[in-house]
Amino acid sequence: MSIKIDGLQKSYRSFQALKNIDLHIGTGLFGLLGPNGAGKSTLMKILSTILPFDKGSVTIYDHHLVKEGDKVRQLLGYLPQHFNVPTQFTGKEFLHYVASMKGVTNQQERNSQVEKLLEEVNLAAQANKKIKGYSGGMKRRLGIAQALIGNPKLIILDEPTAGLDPSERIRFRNLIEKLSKDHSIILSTHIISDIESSCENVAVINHGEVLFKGSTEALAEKAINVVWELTVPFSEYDQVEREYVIISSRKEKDQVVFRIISKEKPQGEVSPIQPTIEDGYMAVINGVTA
Ligand SMILES: Nc1ncnc2c1ncn2[C@@H]1O[C@H](COP(=O)(O)OP(=O)(O)OP(=O)(O)O)[C@@H](O)[C@H]1O
Repeated sequence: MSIKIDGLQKSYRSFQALKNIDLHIGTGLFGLLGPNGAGKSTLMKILSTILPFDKGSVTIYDHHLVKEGDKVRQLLGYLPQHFNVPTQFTGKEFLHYVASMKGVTNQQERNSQVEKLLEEVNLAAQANKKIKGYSGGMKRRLGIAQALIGNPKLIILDEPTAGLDPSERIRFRNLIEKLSKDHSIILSTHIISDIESSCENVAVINHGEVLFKGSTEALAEKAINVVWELTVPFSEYDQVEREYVIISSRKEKDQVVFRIISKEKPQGEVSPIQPTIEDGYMAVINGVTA
C-alpha cells in the first residue's frame, strides 16, 4: 500500500475533527466522500504535511509523514480547497515558479512539463495572461496543473472540480483516469459522478469517522433493498419529505415519483430499484443500510 494511515486523530482545541482514522490506500484513484465539515480537508492537509496531528501514524511510500516530511513533500502534489495564486503572475510564469520550487531545475524539462500541463488543463491559450484576469474555473485548472508539476507519485486534490463547467469536468476526469494507472490520487468531492467512472475505492467520512471504505460497487450495495421508487399524489409531497430520506424526485402529471431510502418497504405504490453509488452514499451517511 502506498499510503498507510492508522489511528489518526486530530483536534482543533477541544473539537475532535478526526476521531480514529484507519485507511490504507494503493495506486489508482481513491475518492474521499463526506458532507460539509466531515473532516476531508483536515485529513488532506495532514497528508500534505501542512497540518500537524495529535495521534496515530501515517506513512507515505514507506516514509514517515513527520520524521521524513521533506522526502514526503518531494513525492506529492497538492491542490488545496482554497487555492490562492499570486495574481500578478501569468499562468505560465506561475507554473515555472512551482516547477523550480519542486526541483525541476533543467530548463528544457521544465518547459516541456509546463507546456504539456497547460495543454492538459486547457489553459494553453491563456498561458501568457495575468492570473488576475482568469475566471474561477481557470484558476482551479491552474491549481490542478500546479499539483501535477514534477510528476508526483501521490496527488492530493481537495474538491478539484468545484467551479468547473461540465466539459472541463469531463476533461479533468479523463486526465485523472490516465494518471491513475501509475499514481496514487486522493480526491475529495461532493460530486459523485467525479468518482463514478474512474474510482475503484472510496471512503465515506462523517463527523471525523470513516463510515465506509471499499469499492464503489460495495458502496452501491449498501443501499440494496433500502432504495425505493415511491409514487404519491402531489398533495402528499410534504408528508414523504417528513418521513423519508429523499434522493431525488420528479413530477409526473399530478403525481410525484420519489427515489427514497427506507429500511422498511414504504406503503403505497412502490417498487425496489437497483442502487447507485449515490444511493449507497446516502444510505451510509443516514445510517439506513442493508
Ligand atoms: N482551523 C480550524 N479551527 C477550528 N475548527 C476547524 C478548523 N478547520 C476545520 N475545523 C472544523 O473541523 C471540521 C472538519 O472540517 P474540514 O474542513 O476538514 O471538513 P470538510 O469535510 O473538508 O468539509 P467541506 O466539505 O465543507 O470542505 C469542521 O467541523 C470544521 O468546522
